[in-house]
Amino acid sequence: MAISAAIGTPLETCLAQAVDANPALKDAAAVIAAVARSAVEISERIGRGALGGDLAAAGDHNSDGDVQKALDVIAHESVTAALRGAPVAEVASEEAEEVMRLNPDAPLAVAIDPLDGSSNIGVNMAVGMIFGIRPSIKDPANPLASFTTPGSTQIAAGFVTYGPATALILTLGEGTQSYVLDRAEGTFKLTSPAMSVPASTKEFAINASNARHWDAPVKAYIEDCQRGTEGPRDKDYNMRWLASLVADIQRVLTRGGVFLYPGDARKNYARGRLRLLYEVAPVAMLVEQAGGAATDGQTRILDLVANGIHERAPLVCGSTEEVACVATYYAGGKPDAGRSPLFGQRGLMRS
Ligand SMILES: O=P(O)(O)OC[C@H]1O[C@](O)(COP(=O)(O)O)[C@@H](O)[C@@H]1O
Ligand SMILES: [Mg+2]
Ligand SMILES: [Mg+2]
Repeated sequence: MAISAAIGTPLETCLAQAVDANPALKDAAAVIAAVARSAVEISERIGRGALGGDLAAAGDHNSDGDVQKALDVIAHESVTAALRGAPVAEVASEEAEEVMRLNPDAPLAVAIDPLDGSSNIGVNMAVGMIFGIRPSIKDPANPLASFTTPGSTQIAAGFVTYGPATALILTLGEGTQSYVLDRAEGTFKLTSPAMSVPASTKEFAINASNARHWDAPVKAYIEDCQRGTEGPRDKDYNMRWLASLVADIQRVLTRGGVFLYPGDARKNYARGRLRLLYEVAPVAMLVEQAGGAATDGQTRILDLVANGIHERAPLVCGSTEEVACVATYYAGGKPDAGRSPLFGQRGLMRS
């Protein structure tokens, strides 16, 4: 349901209101409350910076081959401990090779990135946590059954940004809300009952250091953005890249923009870098619920089905007009400056 509470209403009250309106959300609300408790703990830990120890200390490698930093492991342990006390049967975590079995008879499954934006640990930049909540499917023949359904089966999704403020961005399937942690009370409070992504934008986010590895549609799209008013887009673009998905997406949800992590020619990057279950699908649900769009270039993200819990997927999401434009490039097209309303009246004369 859409949240109708006043700004400043505590998360617990908003969740209770949602459950009153739709009792089927009771278990998901309990999971969100558990995730939020872990987020308060991790927020405090991050807020102490180096006073709390070396959170960037390198440890083992995770399932994707990334070196785990101390905070990756601390966050994984905190959130999985919290989820043990919630109605969760299975967890797919970035920091665990296999599906973790918690409470076998419980109704829900959770995909989680306990610490997103790990390259920003230890340098006082924004990091976060991402989660998607799905029904647990009890199929003895398929131990991954709960996670091998389309993203559209997610009941709820959210992420936490540990930035200058600690924010929780949440959807229960009807609208996207934002909350901010009131540090004095240790409680998340509602700051926006209905986030809304503007349909058009002049801001793109991509790791431009990979330009030489991109495929032709992405190269052409970014080059045309960079040509600004001298190119077919007929507007000057700005670029932002925080290397922290949660922070980049919070910006897109707040003021619009397009975020791209496409597949590229590097080894193991054919499907990009981001993982479908615990990064791409939750973000796609949040962006769609805020009126934006999310695609892998060809297919709506929420229609994609993972074959393994750490499977990757390209992500293009944000302002609807811009995402549609990127899809045009993927389809082999180019903006037709003279005819498309997307590309400006004067484009033909200028290019
Ligand atoms: O270093 P790159 O290639 O720019 O990738 C940055 C992206 O990788 C991520 O850090 C991946 O998430 P993890 O830190 O959870 O592995 C995203 O937050 C971010 O958008
Ligand atoms: Mg991540
Ligand atoms: Mg991570």
